[in-house]
Amino acid sequence: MARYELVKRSVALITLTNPPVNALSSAVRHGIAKTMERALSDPKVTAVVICGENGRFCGGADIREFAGPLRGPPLVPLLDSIEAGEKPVVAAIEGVALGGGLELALFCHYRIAHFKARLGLPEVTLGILPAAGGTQRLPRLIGIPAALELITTGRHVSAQEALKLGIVDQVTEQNACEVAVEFALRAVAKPLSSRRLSSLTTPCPPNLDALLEAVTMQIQKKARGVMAPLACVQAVRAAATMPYSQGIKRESELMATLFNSGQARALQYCFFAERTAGKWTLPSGAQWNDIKPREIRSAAVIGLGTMGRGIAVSLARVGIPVIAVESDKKLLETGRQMVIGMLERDAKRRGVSASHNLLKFTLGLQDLKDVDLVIEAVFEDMALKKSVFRELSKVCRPATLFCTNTSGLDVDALAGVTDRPQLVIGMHFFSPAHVMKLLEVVCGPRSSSEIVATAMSLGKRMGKVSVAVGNCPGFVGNRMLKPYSDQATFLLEEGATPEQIDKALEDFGFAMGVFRMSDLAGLDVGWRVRKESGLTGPDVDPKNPPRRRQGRKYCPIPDMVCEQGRFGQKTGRGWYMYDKPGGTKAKPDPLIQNLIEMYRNRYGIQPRNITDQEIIERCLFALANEGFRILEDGIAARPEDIDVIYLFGYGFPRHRGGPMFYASMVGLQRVLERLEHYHQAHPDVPHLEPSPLLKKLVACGSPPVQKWREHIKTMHSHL
Ligand SMILES: CC(C)(COP(=O)(O)OP(=O)(O)OC[C@H]1O[C@@H](n2cnc3c(N)ncnc32)[C@H](O)[C@@H]1OP(=O)(O)O)[C@@H](O)C(=O)NCCC(=O)NCCSC(=O)C[C@@H](O)CCCCCCCCCCCCC(=O)O
Repeated sequence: MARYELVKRSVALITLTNPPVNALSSAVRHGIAKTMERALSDPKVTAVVICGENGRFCGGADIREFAGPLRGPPLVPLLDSIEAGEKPVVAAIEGVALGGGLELALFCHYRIAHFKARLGLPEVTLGILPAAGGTQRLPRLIGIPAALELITTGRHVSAQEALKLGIVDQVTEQNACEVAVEFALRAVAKPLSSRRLSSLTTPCPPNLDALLEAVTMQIQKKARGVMAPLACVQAVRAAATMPYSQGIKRESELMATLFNSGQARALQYCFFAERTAGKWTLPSGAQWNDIKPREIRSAAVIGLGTMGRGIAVSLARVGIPVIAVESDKKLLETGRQMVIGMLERDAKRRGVSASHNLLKFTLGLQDLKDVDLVIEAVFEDMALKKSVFRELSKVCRPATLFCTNTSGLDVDALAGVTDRPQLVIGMHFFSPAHVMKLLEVVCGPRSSSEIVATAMSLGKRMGKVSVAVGNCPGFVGNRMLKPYSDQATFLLEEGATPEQIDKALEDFGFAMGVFRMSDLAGLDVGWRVRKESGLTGPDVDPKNPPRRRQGRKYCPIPDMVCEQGRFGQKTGRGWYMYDKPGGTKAKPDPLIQNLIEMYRNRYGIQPRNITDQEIIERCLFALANEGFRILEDGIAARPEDIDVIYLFGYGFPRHRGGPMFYASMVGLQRVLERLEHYHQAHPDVPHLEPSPLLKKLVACGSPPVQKWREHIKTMHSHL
C-alpha cells in the first residue's frame, strides 16, 4: 500500500498505492510507517519524497473505515515521526491533497504541487474536523483568517491559490515527483527547524475574538443546527491560544464529540449516496458501466420560459451548441435577451468568456433537423407536448434523441406519439435549471439503455447530480412532495399557522419551510394541476362533500388562497405578504390568518395546540412513507437515490441525510408506530397508512438503509 524506491542514489521515493484516490486506509498507514522507518534509518538516504500513484496524491482518510472499529496505526503519531526526522521530506502533490492527504503534506517539510492539483480540508462536509493536526498546523502556516475559512467551509483551492496562501512552496507544470526529487536534493543541507509547523507560533490577528464571533454567527445563520463547523472554529481558536501539543489534544477532544454523531453518519452517507446514485441499472440488466453514451455535439431547447432558458444556459456553458425555439417573435426576443444575460452573468462569475456564439434562436422546428438531441420545455400541458413531439418526429433525423422536461406527466405517453419511442426520455430539471444541481432522468418502459446512458452522461457533463427514476405521476421528487405538503395544509386546518409550520421545518434544517417554498415556486402551478386532476374548479360535482375529494380528505385552503390572486412572491402575496411583487422578505399576513379562521368557523373545526414534534413527524414521516411506496413500486432503485433527489432538489438538510436515511436514524419501528398513530386519528388520509415495505423492514429487524435493497429486489422494477 506504499511502494519504496531509491532514486538518484539518495532519495527515498514513497508512493501511496491505494486506488482510486490513495485513501489513508489502515494498510496505507502501515505502509507509510514501514517505508518511512526504512528511509529514516538507511544511511544512503538523505531525503524523502512522498507521492501518490496514478497522479493522485491522496484523498484523505478512508471514509469507509469510519463505520467500523478503528484499526491500524493512528495517524498523528505516525505523521509526527515524519516531521521530527532529520532528513527533509517533500510532498509531491498531483491531483488532490484533501483532508488527511493535505494533513500528511503539512507534516512534510516542503510541498510541491502540480499546477492542476486541488487542495483542501473538506472534513467539515463529512461532519467531522481535520483531526490529523490540520486545525493546528494550517493556521500556523497561513494565519487564522485564511485557515478558518478553509477549515469551516471545506473549500478546495487550486495549486495557484495554495501557493499564494503559502500552503505550498512551489507550483510546477512538469512531473511533480521529478521536481520534488530535485527539490529534496537541494534541501539536504538546509536546516529544518523552521519547516516544522509544530514549532511555529500561530500568527494571530489583533481582533481574534471578534473574528471568531463573526464566523460563528455566520455559520449559525447559514447552517442552522450543524455541529461540525462550530467545532472547527473552536479547534482553530485553540491553535491561536494554546501551545501546539495542547491544541492537538483539544483537536482530538472536539473530534471525539463529532466522530460518532448522527450528523457525521448522515453526511458521510450523503457522500457515498451521491456517488451511488450515478450507478443506474435497468430491468434488462443494462447498467451504467457497460453501455456507451452517445456523444452529444448539438442540442435544441424548445420553449424559452424559465425552465427552457436555464436548460439552454446549462448546455451552452459546457460547450454544446444550442438551437433555442419559441413560438412567436416577441417570446423569442425576450427569451434571447434573458438567455444571453444569464450566460454573461454566469461567465463573469466564473471568470471565463460567455459562449454566445454557441446559441442560435429560431421560430421554426425545421431548423432542428440535424441536431443530436432535443429537450422540450414547453408549458406543462400534455396535448401541447404531444403536438410538439409529433412535429419533431416529422422534422428530425431518425437518430435524434427526444427528451421532455416535464415535471410529472407520463413520459411513455409522449414517447407513444413519436416515431422513435425507444429514443424518448424525461430530463426533469429543477428551477432555476442553470443553478439547481438535480436532474431526474425519467426512464419510460420503452427508453433504450443507450438513451438512459446518454441522458445520465449529459447530466454529468452539465454538472448535475443525475438520478435515474421510473415513470409515474410526479416521478420521485414531486410524487413525494404531495403527502408532505398535504400534511402541512391539514395541520393548518387543525390549528397551526404557516409561520409555525415553516419555523418547525426550518429549525429541523430545511432552508425554507413548505409555505415559503411554495410562495417562491408560485402557488398557481399546483392550483392548475389540482384543477386538471378534478380536485378543484368548475368540474367538481357540487354534491361532493366540501373537504373530501376522490374518496379521501382534501383541504381547499390552498385553492382559496389562489382564488384571491395570491400566487406567492411573484404577485407580492401568497401564504405571506411581501413588500412588492417579486419581493423575497416574507411577513406573516393577517389576511391569511383571517381566511384560515373563517374556514375553521365554517366547518366547525376547533383549533388545537400543535407541537413542533407533530409537525415534523406528520410532514416527514408521510414524506418517507411515500418513499417506501416508491421503492416498492420500483420507481427508484434504492433509498440512496430518493435521498439524493431530496438533498439536491428540495433543500432537505444534508446533515439529516435525506428522508429515507432520516427515517432509519429515527428508527423504522418508531416511524411505523407514529404513522399508525396518525393514521388512526386520520383514517381518510391514505398517505399516513404505513406502507407494506416499511412494515416488512420492521418485521426483518430494521436493517440499515444500505441493506434495504435486499428486501426490495423481488418486487417489480421500472428501472
Ligand atoms: C478525491 C475526490 C475529489 C475524487 O473525485 P472523483 O470525482 O475523481 O472520484 P469519486 O468522488 O467518484 O471517487 C472515486 C471513488 O473513490 C471513493 N473515495 C473517494 N474518496 C474517498 C475516501 N477519502 N475514502 C474512501 N473512499 C473514497 C469514492 O467513494 C468512489 O468510490 P466508488 O466505489 O463510487 O468508485 C473525491 O472522491 C472526494 O472529494 N473525496 C473525499 C475527500 C475527502 O473528503 N477527504 C477527507 C476524508 S476525512 C479525513 O481525511 C479525516 C482526516 O482529518 C484524518 C483524521 C484522523 C482520524 C482519526 C479518527 C479519530 C477518531 C476519534 C474519535 C474517537 C471516538 C471514540 O470512539 O471515543
